[in-house]
Amino acid sequence: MDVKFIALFFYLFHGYVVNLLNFINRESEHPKTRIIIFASVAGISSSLLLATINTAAHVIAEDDFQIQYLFIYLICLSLFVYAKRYTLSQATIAIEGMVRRVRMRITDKIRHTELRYVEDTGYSEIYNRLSQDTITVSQSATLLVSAAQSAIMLLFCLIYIAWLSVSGFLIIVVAVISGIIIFLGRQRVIADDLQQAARTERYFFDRLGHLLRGFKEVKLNGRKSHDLYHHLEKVSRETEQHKINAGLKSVLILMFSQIFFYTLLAIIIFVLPKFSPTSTHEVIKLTTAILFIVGPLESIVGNIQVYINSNVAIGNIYQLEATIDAATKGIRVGETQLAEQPAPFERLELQEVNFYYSDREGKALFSVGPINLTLRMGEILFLVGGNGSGKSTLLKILTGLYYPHSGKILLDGVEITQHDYPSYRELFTTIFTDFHLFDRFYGLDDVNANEVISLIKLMELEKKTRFIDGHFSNINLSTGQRKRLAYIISLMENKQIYIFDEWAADQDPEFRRYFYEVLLQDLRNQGKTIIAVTHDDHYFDNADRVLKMDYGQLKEYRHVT
Ligand SMILES: Nc1ncnc2c1ncn2[C@@H]1O[C@H](COP(=O)(O)OP(=O)(O)OP(=O)(O)O)[C@@H](O)[C@H]1O
Repeated sequence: MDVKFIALFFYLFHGYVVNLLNFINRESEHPKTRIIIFASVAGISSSLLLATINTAAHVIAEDDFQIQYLFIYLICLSLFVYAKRYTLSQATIAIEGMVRRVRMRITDKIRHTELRYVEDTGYSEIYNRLSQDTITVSQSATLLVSAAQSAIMLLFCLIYIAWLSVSGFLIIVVAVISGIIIFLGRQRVIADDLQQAARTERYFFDRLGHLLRGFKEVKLNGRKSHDLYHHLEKVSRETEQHKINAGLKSVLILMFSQIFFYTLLAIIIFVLPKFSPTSTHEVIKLTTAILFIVGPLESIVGNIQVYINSNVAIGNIYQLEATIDAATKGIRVGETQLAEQPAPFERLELQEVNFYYSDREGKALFSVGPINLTLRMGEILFLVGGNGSGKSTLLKILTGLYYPHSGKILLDGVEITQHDYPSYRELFTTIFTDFHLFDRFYGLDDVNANEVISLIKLMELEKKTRFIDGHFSNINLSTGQRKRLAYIISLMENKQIYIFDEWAADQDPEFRRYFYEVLLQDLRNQGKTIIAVTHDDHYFDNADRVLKMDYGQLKEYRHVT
């Protein structure tokens, strides 16, 4: 057979499974040998079943029924059933284990990666890779194992066919390989349509998200609603068209595979005996063998789309992991050790600190610095500045969420190195403007429920939420209320430095006053250090210092004596 022909076959097929094979090699902790042995037993026993059926049918045709064939048949069948069941169940356990390990390994890497990476990559990109793609791999597990087992069965059936008739074997092999190549070629065209359909479908759901998230705006504006709906309809029709194209091509492929088998049977029955000395019995046995391999062949070739999807999904997952690895270089993951709590500090300094955001080409977009700031324990510092002046960015640098591109952070005169960052970050508890509210105290073991309940009362949230069984009964609150709940969590975390990014902006006047005049002073009396971004100039007297951010530069705004 032409070597190029075989190379083309492997090239075409290898592309569909390369990531899958890589995945199995890298991730499997399960004993693969035993699964392979049992899969082979299932394959051999099913081809023995075929041989037994053929031989027994031949014997019966000559009116010579022999009971031993029934026993051999039953033994082969039992072996087949047991081995197939074992292979499928063990392989399912192995694949689910692999999926769990990969998911948890990447989740662990994500929690060790940097905020800049998550911001740049985007939440939905990371989320989709870890949710949709791992689900795709897990859902296709059984089909994939079944196909692998069918491949083994096919191999043994082909050996049996070769034993029956070498010329019959050659015809079948050449026909099957040509059929698969034609099939794969057509499948690629369908895959293009399906990819386009998936792209437009994602776009449709993205637009649908706009309808749901922008529901208020859409509800209030009939024209906006009409326009958005028509846009959705257009995208939906495009998706439909791509899916119809793929569907129509699939029908052709289905017809092709059926015609292919009938043609193959016709060649064996009508053509083979003309060119090669073949007995009637051999023709019948070959025909039975072809009918026997139809199922396994369909299972292997018919699930090509599943391999493609899993292969792409695994490729995506590994690509995500590679980008995380690149972003976390030098940082060890998988460690169970928690960062050490830092000792009480006296002085925290930023010296000549510079930081900039850059675009994908590395071009600087917005820069902060050089920043020189000394923060003393027990100090209340207010930070003011216009929109986009860099206040939140400065707080992210200060809290260790961003690494400075140059300059130093010193804690009591000792420079914080990259290695010290996990422990350094433990100095802070933060409520950023885009904070996330957890419904329980992750990271706090012995939460004093009575203390939480009295803080809920103090924050006037007792009618809104309760603290039961270690979690808050309700976190669907107004923005101001959510911030008050976040404040309770911050207090319970009991860190040395409190960061409030426009916390008071959503509070009513009473609470706002209470925040500046009572809560912050109480914290200071406990020796806590506070940095609050604020625009409430009537309360500036409550701070020790007011600093201003202006186009990324930090300036003294007002020194309160
Ligand atoms: N993740 C990011 N990637 C790129 N640029 C960013 C990012 N976050 C902020 N910026 C840019 O950095 C600048 C400073 O943003 P920052 O959020 O620090 O300002 P701010 O003073 O806190 O503003 P505001 O008062 O509106 O909250 C802005 O021009 C903003 O567009």
